[in-house]
Amino acid sequence: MNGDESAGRSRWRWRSTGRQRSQQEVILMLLCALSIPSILPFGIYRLLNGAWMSAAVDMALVLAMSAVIVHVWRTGRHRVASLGVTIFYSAGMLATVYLRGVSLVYWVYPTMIAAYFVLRPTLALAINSVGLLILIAILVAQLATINLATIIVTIGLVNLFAYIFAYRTGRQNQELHTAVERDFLTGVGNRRALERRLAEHAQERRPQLEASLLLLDLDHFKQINDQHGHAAGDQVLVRLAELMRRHTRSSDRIFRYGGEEFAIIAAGASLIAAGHLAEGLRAAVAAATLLEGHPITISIGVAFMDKAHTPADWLAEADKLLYAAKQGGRNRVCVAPPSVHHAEGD
Ligand SMILES: Nc1nc2c(ncn2[C@@H]2O[C@H](COP(=O)(O)OP(=O)(O)OP(=O)(O)O)[C@@H](O)[C@H]2O)c(=O)[nH]1
Repeated sequence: MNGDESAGRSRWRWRSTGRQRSQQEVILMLLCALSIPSILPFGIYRLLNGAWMSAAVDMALVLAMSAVIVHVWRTGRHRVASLGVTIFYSAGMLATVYLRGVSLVYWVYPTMIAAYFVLRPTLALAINSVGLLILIAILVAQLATINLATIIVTIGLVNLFAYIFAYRTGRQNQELHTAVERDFLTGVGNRRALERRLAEHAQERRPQLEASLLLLDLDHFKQINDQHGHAAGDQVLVRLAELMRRHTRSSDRIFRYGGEEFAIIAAGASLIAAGHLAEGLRAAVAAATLLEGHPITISIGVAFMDKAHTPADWLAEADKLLYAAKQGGRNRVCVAPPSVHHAEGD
């Protein structure tokens, strides 16, 4: 098996079983899967009755939904697919009303609500508003004003309720997500956030987006707790996090990995650049006063987040280098030796 084959197979494994699927992916696939048995019987019925155009629309929808399920299942990419499904569905629904008449207007309601499940609320509202205008143009000549007005008002209300619900739920999810991934003491990302970021980088397909991983550990932190108390130890952790924020770029991400251990994902940093960053941090901590009357230092291990390896490998390598820095006398930085992959990027 050549290298490309093996990379392809591992990507397939990663996508299909190794990664937890996002909520949006699951909802999109579920929506498509549910729509197939809902539409297919009508398509078959219309086919048997010789309503070729309507049957063709139904069958096209069924085929498109099947293709989307396979695509999202294999690649995990759902954003463009969500937009495509919504536009395709809306167009199919409008074509059905145009071809079969107002009796099929009931399909408009579930179709428009579905848009709020897979798209941002404002985008769903915009697409549905355009759909409603086209629907009015189709029905205006066929219906009495009062009937058309009823349809417009009910569709408008359905969209209003769905928009408010989707907007509120989205905000709550965002707040929950932020809270779940934040370390309550220092305000930096927690271990869960670190693992998600590492997994995202492993899935990142653009090879030019390199990154390095720094693991930092306070030296002899137990002594600080023992001599000054746990509250003073906490204060040191908070001040260290602040210092790290000041000495990193906005694109770098800081996490609390364990008790007195932190991690930094240095975005766009080769090993050499990450080594400079680590050395700067080490020197800044040594020069700062994190606790009055008690000099504090840190040790750092620096690994390259090489696409040939996994997040667990990056963490293990950075941890090994951190251990080497501790063994080497603490207050020092150990950087991974440059491999062929790293050297190319440097
Ligand atoms: N104040 C405070 N201390 C913590 C927290 N989490 C872990 N610790 C303490 O961190 C200390 C870690 O001690 P060790 O693992 O022995 O490491 P160390 O003393 O820093 O020694 P080296 O890492 O070998 O330099 C323990 O005393 C923990 O109780 C925390 O949230 N707050």
